[in-house]
Amino acid sequence: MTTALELRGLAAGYDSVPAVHQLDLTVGDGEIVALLGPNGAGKTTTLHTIAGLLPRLGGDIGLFGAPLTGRRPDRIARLGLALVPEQRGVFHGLTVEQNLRLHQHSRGGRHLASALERFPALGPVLKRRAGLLSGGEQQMLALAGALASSPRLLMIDEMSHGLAPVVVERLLPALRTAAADTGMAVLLVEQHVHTALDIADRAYVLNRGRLVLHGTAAELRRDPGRIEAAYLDARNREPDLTP
Ligand SMILES: Nc1ncnc2c1ncn2[C@@H]1O[C@H](COP(=O)(O)OP(=O)(O)OP(=O)(O)O)[C@@H](O)[C@H]1O
Repeated sequence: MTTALELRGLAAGYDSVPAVHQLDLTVGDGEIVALLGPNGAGKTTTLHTIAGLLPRLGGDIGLFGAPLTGRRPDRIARLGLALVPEQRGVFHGLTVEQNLRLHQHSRGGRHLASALERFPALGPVLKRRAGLLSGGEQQMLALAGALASSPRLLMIDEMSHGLAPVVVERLLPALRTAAADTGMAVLLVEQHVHTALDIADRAYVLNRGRLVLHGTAAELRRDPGRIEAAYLDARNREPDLTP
């Protein structure tokens, strides 16, 4: 498996103050990797830094086998990276079809029809303004839009945000199939640990900006206690006073 994304000692944050420290992480082609952790752990900061929306404060980012140095977000996107942000990045005033065409043109992709095939529920609402769609339909549109640009690496921030579990369960298989069919790599930030481990091949857990756990989804599913411990904030633990 070749490596779509490789972070080595990544430091990321705001105004030169790191919120993510020394992060090592890889995502192989065709692999789905979950980035987990409690609120404020640094997950979104990590995605935004990879996408070039935040400056890197240290360490290295390798994308599709080449080091990423001083590239602009639009250039990074053209290399084959798509980001579905937490707020989904959907233009509410445009129709579903117009939203999809925008994404398609952003990287010259010709995959609108196949992106739509993965989300057939969008077919009947193509002429509807995106702002009138349900939360689940908007997330489908965001995913279909990202897929229409035929990315080599898709990063999704909180896919299940604001959605009923039943809606999320309908979206996940489409994502899994898209990754398997196209060899696309996926880095998935998710608050719902079980949702993420159901779909991912591997997972990393961040806590307060540091990597505290990494393993295959299968081994982490078998041992939920390790995930729980990784989520516990070290600040809240009693100090060990045994002599
Ligand atoms: N624009 C910002 N300016 C300064 N600090 C920020 C900014 N955005 C986030 N932070 C801080 O960076 C740290 C990491 O935040 P981040 O949003 O990456 O966490 P997260 O793991 O994505 O959490 P959540 O699930 O709550 O979105 C937090 O301490 C947060 O307060």
